[in-house]
Amino acid sequence: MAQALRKEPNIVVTGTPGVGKSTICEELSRKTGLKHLSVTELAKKHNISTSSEDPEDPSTRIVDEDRLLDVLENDLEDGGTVIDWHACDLFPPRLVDLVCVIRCDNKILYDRLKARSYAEKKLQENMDCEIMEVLLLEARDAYDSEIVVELKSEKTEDIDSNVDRIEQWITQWKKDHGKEGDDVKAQQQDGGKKDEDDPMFLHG
Ligand SMILES: Nc1ncnc2c1ncn2[C@@H]1O[C@H](COP(=O)(O)OP(=O)(O)O)[C@@H](O)[C@H]1O
Repeated sequence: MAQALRKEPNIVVTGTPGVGKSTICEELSRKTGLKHLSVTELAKKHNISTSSEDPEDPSTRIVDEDRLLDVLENDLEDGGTVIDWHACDLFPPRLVDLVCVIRCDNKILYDRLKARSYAEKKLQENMDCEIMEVLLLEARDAYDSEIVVELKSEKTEDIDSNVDRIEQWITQWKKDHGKEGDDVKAQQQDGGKKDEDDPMFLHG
């Protein structure tokens, strides 16, 4: 019952570069006080990334995932983090309560990546990643499908609606885990039935 010991959940926000992860994480952190852990920033701070060996793409950094987990593990054990990274399956399922896969229309993503002046090869790789739903499949492979949620972030108003939805989920999570797991046990005795009022409940 490691999950029940955390007073606040850990949320992974993942997706192809440019889909809007950091934007959502920053807003979510500002509104909820959860700690925004940007893997890009952590990798810089702890010097745990190296340049890509691809001479056409030296700006891409390869993060040492074992060292990243060493750096993150204490924070994750304590809960209350929003992890912002374009991969997700390295985070141990026992420490992850919700995985939000941010998605974006291809045309919009292309324009966002172009605005970042990505080299054509890198831009195309990221477009392919989004078209092939790589992060969504990775999330569904690595975690219980009930905790994986796909969120569109294309228009400005999507930012607020996604953050609101995650906030509601956090409120519910805290209610469910508020009495040192008593409610979780009750839920389990209830056969783990999903509450249809749960803001992350996926209908149909
Ligand atoms: N819902 C949205 N509507 C409009 N622009 C957005 C939205 N989400 C993100 N953006 C913009 O898209 C760009 C990439 O967003 P960012 O959060 O940095 O993506 P990521 O962290 O996934 O790489 C930024 O310029 C950001 O302002």
